[in-house]
Amino acid sequence: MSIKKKIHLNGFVQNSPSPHSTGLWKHEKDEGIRHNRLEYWTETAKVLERGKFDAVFIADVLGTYSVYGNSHDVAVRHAVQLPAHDPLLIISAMAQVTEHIGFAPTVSATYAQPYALARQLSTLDHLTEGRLAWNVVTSYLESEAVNLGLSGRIPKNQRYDRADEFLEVVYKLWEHSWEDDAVVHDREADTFALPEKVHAINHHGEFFNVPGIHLTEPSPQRTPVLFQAGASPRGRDFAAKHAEGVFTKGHSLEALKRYSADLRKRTVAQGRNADSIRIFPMVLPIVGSTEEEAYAKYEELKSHVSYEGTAALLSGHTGIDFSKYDPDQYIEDMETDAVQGNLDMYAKDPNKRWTLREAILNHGLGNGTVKFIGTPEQIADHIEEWATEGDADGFNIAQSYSLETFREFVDHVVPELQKRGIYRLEYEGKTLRENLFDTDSPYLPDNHPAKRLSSPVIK
Ligand SMILES: Cc1cc2nc3c(=O)[nH]c(=O)nc-3n(C[C@H](O)[C@H](O)[C@H](O)COP(=O)(O)O)c2cc1C
Repeated sequence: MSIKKKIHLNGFVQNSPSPHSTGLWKHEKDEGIRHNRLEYWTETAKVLERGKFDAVFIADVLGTYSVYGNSHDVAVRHAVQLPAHDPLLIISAMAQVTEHIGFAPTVSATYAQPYALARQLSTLDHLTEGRLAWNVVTSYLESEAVNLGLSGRIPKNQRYDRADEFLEVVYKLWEHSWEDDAVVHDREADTFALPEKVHAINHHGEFFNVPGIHLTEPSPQRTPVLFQAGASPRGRDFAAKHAEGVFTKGHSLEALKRYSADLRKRTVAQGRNADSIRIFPMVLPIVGSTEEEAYAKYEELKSHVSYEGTAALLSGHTGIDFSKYDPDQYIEDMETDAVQGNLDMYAKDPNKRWTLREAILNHGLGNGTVKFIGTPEQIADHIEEWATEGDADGFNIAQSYSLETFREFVDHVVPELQKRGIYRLEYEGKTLRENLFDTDSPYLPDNHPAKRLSSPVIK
């Protein structure tokens, strides 16, 4: 290898006690029950910025994991991504105590309105001074749909159709409503902004009618950095068209290789460069000063996982009520209208047939993703291998116990990555997009569909 590939890191969180390791809230080192306090979030952001992470990725769901036994009781008892507090409202506080790290909240394009969400995200891009991303999801829980005014979950393809048009609307608002020099602050002329440079977008489509102008002036990045995590063919095409970063989850390097190759091909087919998307597999690190210590820690962590809570989590992730299944039954390949990737991890694993019991035990730590277990050097070896052979651009670091997992990673693994020359010593740019792509422009590149959209307003 001549030039070493530089990797990027995100910290994976959710405004919930132990969102990605079910039951770990009760571990003595876990601080997740303080997720309702600002200090918990400001500390999270400071630790990750100390580790030069690109962003805090904040997952979110708007419903309960009540597929299992058709009841929310297990989710309530075992804190299965519940309580589920709002992801946007913690960002300003984190931004105030940091300078460089970005924030990637999840907001569903299935339930939000583009006109209002464009305003919220632009406001945050202003307040963070260009450090905002948006993880675009289409949502998978039936409990989200029925509590948000629908009779049931919209079929997946239709969710993506809606999301496609949703993005068209926000692109028009972010990129084409206010011209760069619209705001003049001309006191003499009693003019804050020039009306002839602020355009109504006149959007009339299948799902949305938005005739008006964007409510905020252009923010530092205009369009926040766009993340996405679809795994189905339609989800991947959506990512290939719109995303600048994708999150993926799995436990085999082979699966990652296939995913990366496929996604880059789809990206080129959309008229974009193969490297215009950063690929972030999710990893749960378990660090020890020796390999034995790390594996002993792994066993200890597993003993805190809630089996029943994880069964409810996996049922919600896959849309299958596993309370009706025999734990020794093998998980079979099928199509799901929930998260295809979560089912594929077990149903399409080339290396192993998974029984339900094994899948649940695995899913309880790091939502089933790969665990890198060992000394800092061994973990760095895995990272290098997955980056070079799996074509990952970075990693989405999940936690067992929070926030200590992040502290251990930042204090022990990050210095090893830096020593190897595969990780930044300092942030390169000012905005999130500049740091993520090592460019000197905070804006979307010209070959992105938001830029290619023929503007209905700017002549
Ligand atoms: C690492 C990862 C994180 C995700 N985070 C969220 C999330 O926070 N909220 C959500 O509704 N969906 C989340 N998803 C689900 C995806 O956004 C997507 O909606 C889902 O995979 C269904 O589409 P698909 O079948 O095309 O994969 C996540 C998926 C992955 C792999």
